[in-house]
Amino acid sequence: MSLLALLLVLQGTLPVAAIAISRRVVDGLVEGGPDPLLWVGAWAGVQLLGGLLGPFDRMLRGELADRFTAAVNLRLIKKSGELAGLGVLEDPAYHDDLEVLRQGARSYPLNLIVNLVFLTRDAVTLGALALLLGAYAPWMPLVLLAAALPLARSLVAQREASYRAVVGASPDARAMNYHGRVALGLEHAAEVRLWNLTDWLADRYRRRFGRVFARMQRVRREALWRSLAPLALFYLAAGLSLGWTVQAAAAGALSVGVVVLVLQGIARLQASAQGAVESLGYLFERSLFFGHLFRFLEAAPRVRPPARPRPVPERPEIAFEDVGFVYPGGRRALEGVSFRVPYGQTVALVGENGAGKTTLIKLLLRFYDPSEGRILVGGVDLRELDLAAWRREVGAVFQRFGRYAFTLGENVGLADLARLDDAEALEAALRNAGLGEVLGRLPQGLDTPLGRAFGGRELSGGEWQRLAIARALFREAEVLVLDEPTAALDARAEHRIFSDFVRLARGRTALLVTHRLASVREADRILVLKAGRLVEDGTHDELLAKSGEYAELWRLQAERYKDAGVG
Ligand SMILES: Nc1ncnc2c1ncn2[C@@H]1O[C@H](COP(=O)(O)OP(=O)(O)OP(=O)(O)O)[C@@H](O)[C@H]1O
Repeated sequence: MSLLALLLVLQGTLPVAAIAISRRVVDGLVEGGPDPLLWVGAWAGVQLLGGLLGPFDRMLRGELADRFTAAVNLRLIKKSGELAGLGVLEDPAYHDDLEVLRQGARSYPLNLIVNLVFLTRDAVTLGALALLLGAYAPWMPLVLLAAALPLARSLVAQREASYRAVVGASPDARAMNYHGRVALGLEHAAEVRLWNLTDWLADRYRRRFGRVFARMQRVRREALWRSLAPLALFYLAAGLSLGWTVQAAAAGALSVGVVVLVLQGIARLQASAQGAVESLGYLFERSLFFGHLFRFLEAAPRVRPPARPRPVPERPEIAFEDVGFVYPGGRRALEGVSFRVPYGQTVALVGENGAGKTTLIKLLLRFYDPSEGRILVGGVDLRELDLAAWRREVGAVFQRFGRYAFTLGENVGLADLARLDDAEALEAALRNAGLGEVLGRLPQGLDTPLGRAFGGRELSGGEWQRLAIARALFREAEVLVLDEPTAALDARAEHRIFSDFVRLARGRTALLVTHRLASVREADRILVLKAGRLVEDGTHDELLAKSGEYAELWRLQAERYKDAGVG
C-alpha cells in the first residue's frame, strides 16, 4: 500500500515538474540563461521516470483488485450460507439483488481501486499545478478549480442516475440472462432443439434487452445534455486565464517561458480536473454499490437462530402440532396437520401432486418456519433447537437432489465432510445404494470425476439418484428423509432400494415420500395428505380397510399395473 502511495505521489507530481522545466527550456532559449540543453535533459529524465512507473502501477493495482474481488465474492458466499432458510432464496427480489451484486463484484471492486488511484494521482497533480500557476497569478487556480465544480456535480448526478437505472432494470436483465442460459445451456439443449425454441428464445431475449437498453439510453442521453453547460463554463475560465497571461507577457510583465508554462499548465489542469471529476463520479456510483452490498449482507434472515439454542434430544420423537404453512407468495400449502412419529418408525407420506408432502419435509428441516402451530423434536420446539446440530442428525434425498461435478467419492462424502477420506465407508454407502457395480466399472474408482461440466464421467438418471441416496446413507444420521428417492429408478431397482432402505433405516426414523404405493407397504405407517390436510393415518391394511383416500389411490395404481401387465 505504501509503495502504491509513493507511486501515486510521483505520478502526480512528475507531469507538473515537466511543465516547470519546459518553462526553463523556453526562457533559456529566449533570454539566454544556462544551457537550455541541460534543462532538456532534465525534462527527458522526468518523462522517462514517469513512463517507467506505469507498469509498476498496473501490477500493484491488478494485485489489489484481484484480492478485493475475491473478498467480495467470498462475503456473498458466506452470507448465502448464513441464510438457514429457503424463504429468502426463493424470493425474486433476492435474486435481483444478487444479480446486481454478483455482476458488480466482477468489476466494481476493481474499478473502485482504479478510480481511487486515478483520483489520488489527479488530486496530487492538481495541487502541484495550483502551486505552480498560483506563483504567477494566485487567482488563476482558484478560478479554474471553481469552474470545475459544476462539472463535478453534474457527473456525480449522472453516475447516481445510471446506477439506479441498472438496479431498476435488474428484473428484465435477469430474465434476459435466463433466456440466454436456456438457449445456450446443456440442461435444456434437447428440448430447445426438439421444440425448435431458438428463435422464440432469441426474440424474448431481444425484447428484454430492448427494455434494458432503452432505460440506459435515456439516462445516457440526459447525462450528455446536462454536462454541456458545465463544460462550456470550464473552458470559458480556461480561455480567460490564458488571455490574461498572454496580455501580461505582451506588456512585458511575464516571460515567454511563463506563457508556455501557463498554456501547458491549463491543458494539464483541464485533463486532471476532468479525470478527477470522472473518478469522483464513478466513486460515487461504486459507493452506491457498496451501500447495496452492505445492506444485503446485513439483511436479517427469515429463519432466525434461537438466542439460546437447545441441544437435540437423543432418539427424538417428531411431532407436528396443528401445523399450517403459507408460502411467502401467499399460497397455502398446509393446514392443521398433527401427527407423532415415535423414534425408529418408518413412515410413508403419500398424496396427490401438490398435496403438501415436500412442504412438510421442508418445515421439518426448518427451511421455513410454520405459519401456525409448531413442530417438536424430542419435545423441544424446532425453533429453539440448535439448527446446525438438528440438520446434522438428518440424512436426506431431495426431489431436486444435486448432481455435483466433483469426484464419485466427494459426491457421497459431501454429506459428512469429516469422513470425506474414509474410503471404506464411502464404498459401503455406494454399495448400499446399489452402486457397487458402477464403483467397480469407473476407472479411478472413488476418485473418478463426474458430470460434464469439467469433462468427467456422466451417469444415468437412475445412477445419479442412487448416488444421492448413497449420500444420505453415508451420513449416519438418526433421521432419514427421502423425498421421491426412487422416481428415476426402474421397478426392480426401486423395490430393492426400498427394501434395503427399510432394513438400513431400522433403528432410526425414516420419512419416505413416494407415489409408488407398492413400496409404501413396507413402511410401518402411512400418512395421507390431501390439499394440505392430513386425511388418513394408519398401516397399509388399516387404510385399505377404511376404503378412503388411500384405498382409492391404491385401487387406481393396482389397475394401472394390471392393465400394463405388471404385478
Ligand atoms: N416455493 C414455493 N412457493 C410457493 N408455493 C409453493 C412453493 N413450493 C410449493 N408450493 C405450492 O405448495 C403446494 C404444496 O407443494 P408441495 O411441493 O409440498 O407438494 P407435494 O405434495 O410434494 O407435490 P408433488 O407430489 O408434486 O411433489 C403446491 O400447491 C405448490 O404449488
